[in-house]
Amino acid sequence: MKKVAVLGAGSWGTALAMVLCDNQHDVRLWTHNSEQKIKMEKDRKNLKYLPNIDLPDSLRLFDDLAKAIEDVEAIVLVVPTKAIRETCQKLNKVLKQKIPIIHGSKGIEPDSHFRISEMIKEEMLPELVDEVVALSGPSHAEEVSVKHPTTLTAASKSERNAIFTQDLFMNDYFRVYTSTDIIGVELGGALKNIIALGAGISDGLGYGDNAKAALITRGLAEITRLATMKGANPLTFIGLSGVGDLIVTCTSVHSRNWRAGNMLGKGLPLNEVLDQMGMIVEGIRTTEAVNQMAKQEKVEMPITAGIYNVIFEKKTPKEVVDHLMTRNRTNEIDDISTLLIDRFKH
Ligand SMILES: NC(=O)C1=CN([C@@H]2O[C@H](COP(=O)(O)OP(=O)(O)OC[C@H]3O[C@@H](n4cnc5c(N)ncnc54)[C@H](OP(=O)(O)O)[C@@H]3O)[C@@H](O)[C@H]2O)C=CC1
Ligand SMILES: O=C(CO)COP(=O)(O)O
Repeated sequence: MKKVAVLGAGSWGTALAMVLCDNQHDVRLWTHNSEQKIKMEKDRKNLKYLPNIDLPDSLRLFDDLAKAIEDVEAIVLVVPTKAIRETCQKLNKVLKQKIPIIHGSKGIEPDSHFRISEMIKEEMLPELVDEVVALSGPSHAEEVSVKHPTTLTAASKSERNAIFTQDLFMNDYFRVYTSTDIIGVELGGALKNIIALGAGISDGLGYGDNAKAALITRGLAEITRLATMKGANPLTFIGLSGVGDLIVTCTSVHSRNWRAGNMLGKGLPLNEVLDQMGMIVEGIRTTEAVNQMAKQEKVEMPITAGIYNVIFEKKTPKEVVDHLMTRNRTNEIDDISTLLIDRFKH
């Protein structure tokens, strides 16, 4: 039994805290929102983010970060990407010793182009953090919270920290693999949200399975192209954080990114879409970040560029689809295989 603090009481933080409670750990769930803490304590539910689920009796709720992390042996950070730096700054003031930091967030920061673990390492005092673990894979909170079989990857440059995370979370409905390719796992988890927005747009336009399969497959090609350039192992993308997370996010009504894309495809303006969602849609900021990265790295990412044009340049989804379909003819695998051959030569 370990003492663990989960920081972030949205749908994913709550679902991960429930898994840890099932594994008999002493779990504290922290929210930055005092009203939410009082409400969750009274209802023993998280009515805003996971309304149909009863919280385990053993789960303790906190709005005081210092109390939440007192004596804990691990921290699970599950706030939206835009809140990662702020939460790390708060942790610097109250954390007393170095303990494993595991994160479950999926995003890339615009301008810095940092992955979550890079933001954590930049923001936290060096004496408080070693190798961060990313816990990522095809996993909707709605399904994990009702104990449907789910598989994820715990990735860290430190194999020891990855195995620690596997031990902490793994049970008969939550299977955790380990990996040392944190670059690939974080990029796969974040970039699939862009493609999920595209899949939602495609469904919103009334297109069918052919279009969605094309988006998933060609989306995977451009994710692999950029990620390999950034140092990821290309094999990660035929795994849970690549094709796995693309499938789950592009084909499920649980996905907020798919749902937001679907509304955009039906013609709703972005501000109305975000108002209606009321939950984090990570793909929007990640599209901005990855469109910048692709230009900087000179990597061709036509689907990402198209989604950027719909969201930020007011192009219609139909214009973007026409553009994607009439691009210069090309060979399906030449571009990726060249990258892979180059990588394995070194
Ligand atoms: N939901 C899922 O199935 C999965 C989500 N993820 C990832 O997990 C991360 C969190 O997403 P998720 O839980 O779904 O998001 P939700 O939209 O369900 O909840 C977001 C939570 O973050 C809180 N929050 C907002 N701003 C801050 C802040 N500045 N400091 C602390 N907390 C803050 C919100 O509080 P408030 O209500 O006060 O705004 C809310 O509790 C994302 O990166 C997402 O991609 C990964 C895998 C699965
Ligand atoms: O990352 C997820 C599933 O693996 C959740 O995706 P959404 O943020 O689109 O809901």
